[in-house]
Amino acid sequence: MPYLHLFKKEDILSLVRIRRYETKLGERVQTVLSGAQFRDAIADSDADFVVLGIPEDIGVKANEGVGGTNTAWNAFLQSFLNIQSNDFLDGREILMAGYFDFSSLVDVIEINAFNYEEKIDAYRHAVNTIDDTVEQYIHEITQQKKIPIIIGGGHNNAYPCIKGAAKGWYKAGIIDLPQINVVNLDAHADYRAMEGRHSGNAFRYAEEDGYLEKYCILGLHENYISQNIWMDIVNNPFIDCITYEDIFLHEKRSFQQALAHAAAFTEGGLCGIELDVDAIENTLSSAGSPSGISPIHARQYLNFMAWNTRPAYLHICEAATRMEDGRQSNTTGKLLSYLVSDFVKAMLAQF
Ligand SMILES: N=CN[C@@H](CCC(=O)O)C(=O)O
Repeated sequence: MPYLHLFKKEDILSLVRIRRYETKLGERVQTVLSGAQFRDAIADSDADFVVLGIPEDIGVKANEGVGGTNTAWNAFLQSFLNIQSNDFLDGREILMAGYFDFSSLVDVIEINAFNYEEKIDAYRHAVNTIDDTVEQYIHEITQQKKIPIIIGGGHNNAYPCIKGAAKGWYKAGIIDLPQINVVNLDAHADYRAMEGRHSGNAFRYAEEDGYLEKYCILGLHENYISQNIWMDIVNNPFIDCITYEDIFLHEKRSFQQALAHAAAFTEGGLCGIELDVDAIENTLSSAGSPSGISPIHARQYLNFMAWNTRPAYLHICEAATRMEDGRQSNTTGKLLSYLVSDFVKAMLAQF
């Protein structure tokens, strides 16, 4: 398994701005003991949450999008590890496991692909390697009854999260079939055709392969759903969707009512919690938008889902601090760290 880099305590501490009379989360989080195998490290840790980074934009490029989603992970780490450790969140409950480095795949593609079509094909092929790799680790974590928190990366990684969690929670005896439900707060359905793996079709592949049972999309933008996929969604009793326009423009239901509806739809099984940052207004991401939910809506969503579903995993994706077209943002990392800490606090309040 050459793609995963496990954190040592000193890796984490090197990112913490140590200050007298204060304790930061990075000084409290758990790391993998030196030389330990991943499986043993997870088993030996009493942390309830395992954080993994997938700093890649291969899936976005495979979807013909602009690269840059590989930049959010480091910014998240810098912010998250410098949160104050206090009565609200100590940090010991979290194992900072490590991150995947798939840059060798990119190098091979960029050197060898002959033209644009060949490049897209090669990127789609590379996503299969990411899928297989990520799935194994999510499987290991959930089999040990711990909740993976995955910071992407493109939304392609929903597929290995769903597949790995379905298999792992099943092996752990928590669910009767290797199948989970998912709620996804997203401007897009990511239910595109099975045309080769990319960031726009994770949920289609997960459903076709039998790992995704019920799927609820919250905040879908009417302008970015193709008619054929819309028909697939409305004709599928296992998929439900509340558009952004129905909540914020037509005011058919409030945001809170939409959250409650999504939680009720996915009731009865474990539920993967997905947040695509492109749903958040003016936030740098692969498909960022001037119209969308605000950061507090995203925080309310994660808090609500932590309280009102049985989370199988948390996956936050598509964020960036620097896009390949030159756009930059220095607030992405802090936003991601608010989101993760909100989810963890809400879960811990129930343990
Ligand atoms: N994960 C995002 N998927 C979107 C991207 C849209 C865009 O790049 O504008 C999709 O495939 O529809």
